[in-house]
Parts: sequence; C-alpha cells; structure tokens
Amino acid sequence: MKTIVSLENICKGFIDGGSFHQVLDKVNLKLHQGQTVALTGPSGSGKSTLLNIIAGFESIDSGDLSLLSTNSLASTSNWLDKQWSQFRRQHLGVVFQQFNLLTPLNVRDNISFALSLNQQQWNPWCDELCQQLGLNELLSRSVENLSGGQQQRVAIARALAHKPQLLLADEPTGNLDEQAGMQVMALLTQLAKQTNTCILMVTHSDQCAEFMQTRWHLQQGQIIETHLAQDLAPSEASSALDKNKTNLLANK
Ligand SMILES: Nc1ncnc2c1ncn2[C@@H]1O[C@H](COP(=O)(O)OP(=O)(O)OP(=O)(O)O)[C@@H](O)[C@H]1O
Repeated sequence: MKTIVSLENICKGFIDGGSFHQVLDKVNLKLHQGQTVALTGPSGSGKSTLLNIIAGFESIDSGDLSLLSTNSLASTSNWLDKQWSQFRRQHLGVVFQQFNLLTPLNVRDNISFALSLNQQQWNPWCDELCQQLGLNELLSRSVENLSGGQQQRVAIARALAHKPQLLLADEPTGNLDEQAGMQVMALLTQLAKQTNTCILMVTHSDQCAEFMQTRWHLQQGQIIETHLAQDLAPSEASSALDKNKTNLLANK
C-alpha cells in the first residue's frame, strides 16, 4: 500500500504563560492510501495540532514530515508557501467542526469553488456526491440558511469533490446530534472508500471512531495504535461495517 504521509520523530511544543509545553514528543507514524484512522485522546493532548502540522498550517520543532506529492513521498522541510498551497489544493480535503463554508454563496458554488482552484469544473462525480449526500434539492440554496447537518454534508461534498488522497477531519460531527452524526459518518466513510481517500479523523466519540479501521490514541505526546475493524477477519470486518452503516442509512 502506498504511503502518503510519514512523520518521523516529530516534536512540537508551545510557549505559553512563560513556560514551554511539549505537545508532540518524537511522534512516528505513517498513513497509507485508503486507510481510515480515528485520532482520539484527552482534551489538549495535541490532536488538532497534529492535523494542523500535516496540513502545513503549523510548523514543527524537529523531525521530518513527508507527503506524497507528484507521485513520490517528499520531505516538506524545504517547502515554501507555494508548494504547501499546491499540495492542499490538489491532494487534501478538510472537514472541520466550523464548516468554513463561503456564506455568500449557494451550495453548488461552494462545491464548484473548491474545484475551480484545481482548474476543474462540475463533473459526474459531483452529481454523485450530491445525490448520495442528499444535496440535490439544496444546490441553489444559500449555505448560511441551511441547518447544521445540511451544512456538514456540503462541507463533505466540498472536501471530496476533487477526489483528494487525504481527508483531514476535526470532529466533523461535533455540532450534530447523535443520529445525524452517525449518518454523516456513514456517508463520509462510504464516499471516501469510493475514491480510495485516506481519512484521519479527530473524534471524542467511540461510536464515530468505530467507523474507522484503526485508532490512534494520543496521550502525553505519544501515539498508541489499536485496530478497530481490522481486528476482525476482512470479510467479517466489512460485513460488520456495512451492517452498521446500512442500519444508520435506513434511519436517514
Ligand atoms: N498556538 C498555540 N499557542 C499556545 N499553545 C497552543 C497553541 N495551539 C495549541 N496549543 C496548546 O497545545 C495543546 C494541544 O492543543 P490541541 O488543540 O492540539 O489539543 P486537542 O487534543 O485537539 O484538544 P481538544 O480535544 O480539546 O480539541 C494545548 O495545551 C493547547 O493549549
């Protein structure tokens, strides 16, 4: 399986209140194409910091971050803003708790805008995304007037429209009630599977984490890995996941 993200001995800390707080302490990890990972851990353990580092929004103190760009895994140590922007535009999708939608625009234009950054236009995959996410009736609606669950589905469509190799999601269901949250999780994992997109998702919810194959638990600067669906034989894992998702989608 192709490695798309590699962190080697990553250290990151912040100076706050006059003292230094080590948040990540020699973290090593690899993410592979199509892999799905839930990132859990206590509040303040550094989950968002880790996502921000992988997206290039936060610098590292030491270690090396390599990302798959133009077909090879390359160290980002010498990347300038231009290379980071290009990576984010072409290969990355993000779904954060605050949806960060473009509020003056309607649903269709929010999704089209993300595509236009890659010189792409609306295509059959967008139709499929909108159909599966139940957005077809909402395409001309202004995003600011949509409900939280509807906005969340727009944010997912926007993040997956350009078929990114990596989706970073920070508590993507944090603003939704439990049932809506589970529906969003079911759709998110189903759509990402269709494009072989790797997901790294921060969550405080065990139920959301169960949609992912693997769990990384971040505590005291270190990551402990446990397997979720992969603990089962492949056929059992996929049928358990499919059953879970089918039940949730049936309740939609
Ligand atoms: N820019 C910053 N300046 C100073 N400290 C920061 C900064 N960003 C994060 N921190 C600190 O780093 C630690 C990790 O923060 P982070 O937001 O990554 O945690 P988290 O695990 O995502 O937390 P939560 O689950 O509560 O969202 C916290 O102690 C936080 O206060």
